[in-house]
Amino acid sequence: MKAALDVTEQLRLLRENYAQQLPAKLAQIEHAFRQRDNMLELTNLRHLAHSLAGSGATFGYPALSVAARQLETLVDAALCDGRPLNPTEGDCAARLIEALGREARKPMVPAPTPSLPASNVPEAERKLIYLVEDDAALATDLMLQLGHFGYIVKSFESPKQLLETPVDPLLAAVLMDIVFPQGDLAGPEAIIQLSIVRQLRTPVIFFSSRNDLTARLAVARAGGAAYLVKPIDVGALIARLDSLITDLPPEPYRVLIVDDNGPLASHNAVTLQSIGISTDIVTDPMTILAHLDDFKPDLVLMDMYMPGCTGAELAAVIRQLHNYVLVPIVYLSTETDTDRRLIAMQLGADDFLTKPITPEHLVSAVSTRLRRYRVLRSHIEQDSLTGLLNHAATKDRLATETARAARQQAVFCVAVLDLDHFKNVNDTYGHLIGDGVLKNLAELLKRRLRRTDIVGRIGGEEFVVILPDTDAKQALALLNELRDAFSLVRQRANRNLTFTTTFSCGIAEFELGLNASDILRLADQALYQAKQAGRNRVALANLDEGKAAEARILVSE
Ligand SMILES: Nc1nc2c(ncn2[C@@H]2O[C@H](COP(=O)(O)OP(=O)(O)OP(=O)(O)O)[C@@H](O)[C@H]2O)c(=O)[nH]1
Repeated sequence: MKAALDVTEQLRLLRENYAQQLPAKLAQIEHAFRQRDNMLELTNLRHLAHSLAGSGATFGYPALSVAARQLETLVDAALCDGRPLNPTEGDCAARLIEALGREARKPMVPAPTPSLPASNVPEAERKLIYLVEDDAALATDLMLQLGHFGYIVKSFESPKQLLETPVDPLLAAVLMDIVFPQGDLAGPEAIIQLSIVRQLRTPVIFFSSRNDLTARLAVARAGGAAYLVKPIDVGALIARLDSLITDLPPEPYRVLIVDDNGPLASHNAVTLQSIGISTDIVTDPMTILAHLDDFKPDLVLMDMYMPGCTGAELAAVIRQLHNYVLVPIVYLSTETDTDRRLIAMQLGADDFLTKPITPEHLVSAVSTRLRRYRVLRSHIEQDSLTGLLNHAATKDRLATETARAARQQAVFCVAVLDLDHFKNVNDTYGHLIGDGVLKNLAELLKRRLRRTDIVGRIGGEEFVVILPDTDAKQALALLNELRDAFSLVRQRANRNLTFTTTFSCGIAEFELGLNASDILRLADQALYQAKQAGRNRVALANLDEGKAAEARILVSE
């Protein structure tokens, strides 16, 4: 709690300082402008304008950023020719400096109050990012925004400071500004040095208010993985980080081995485990349904002849289950009779492997099918805009989770999230920007929840989160943290305009006797209560009172 409050307080002070220091910065600009015939002062003028252009919009002075950027471009053109400003340029610069003064006197757009950047993601899975930015206020703001998405950010105020620090082995990416007081390309130059001196191999994302070919070339030469132009669109930055940081171990493939011969099943299990496949063994075919629900296999490897029922009959049963219509079923049998093999395949299996099988052959045959199944499943189950589970897949997972919880007497919660006044977002900023908001919420949920949590988009602006082994109290705390975090994410409408938006949420906790539709309906009712109570809040369905009771009201506007 303390660390988050410190950041909050620090940010508030920095914003105040920024506003307080603006007159002094403008005085420096005016001074440099008066001395503009001195080329050193003209260079200084460009740097001062550059600095204002990069930071103004972030701190509630968007128009100031625009004017500063124009001033920087104007001065830059003269400096590139190695000459002072001509009289026309001088007049134009004077008008821009007047505009800077006017904009600086306008009130700053107040910042939202940040909250504890808590996360459901285990500390070990949170990613460490280095941020190198000389503008302290901008750096703190970026740290806070990335914190909302579950990143841990270590900040450096200069490339020199970064070069002097040993690279943390857990470092996932570097965010590097380009222009520093030490030089207009000091950022990329430091990265080249770092890759030689410290063998830096992690991806580097550069960002700058510069958008010219010289800067872009320098970044390319430094091996930059991406180039973002200030002001930074946090959604775009997160998307780049996520696509670059792919070292999260992929979810292991799961193979269910059905064989009444225990030792043989174990042998095959060990063979598959040796390449990282996770396995579960069923020696009594009559217990297969529970194994399917608990283990959720990506492939079933099945003996043909077992006591109680044949593999072919079991394959037919598996195909009756909606969730397992697609899962590959591969027979592993001594059966060599082609006719009997064909009949067995017609009942729903995909392949036939002959016992005895070499470990290499088993691994190769199973891996190919597993890979193809995962790709196929992701195409069928994914929502194309957000990459989350789509409506049908979310409902399937909810049904599976409900069955599992009923069987194991386990606890879990379902949360339904709905963006507030989203129509206004679309109407004000356009559908594309609305899509960006949906993606940002999806990204936040993906990053801040555990891998075992299930997240889906079930409607235009409606999301479902399934939280296994989580009771109502924990779910309430978590969703309130997510709600707080999302309300602080700056959504970018265009280069100079950002806005924030919120969601409302209803939560229902599983109880014995409820089915998947009941839980979803209860969570929906709670969501309705949250909307009725004023939005930007989380409500918990109260089964005892037979109605949704509001659990906590927090409006952060
Ligand atoms: N950009 C975008 N908008 C969508 C998408 N799907 C649905 N919407 C919009 O979501 C909005 C939903 O509006 P409403 O149901 O009136 O809800 P709301 O404005 O969020 O109001 P409350 O939920 O009552 O706070 C509509 O404007 C839809 O066009 C989508 O995929 N992308």
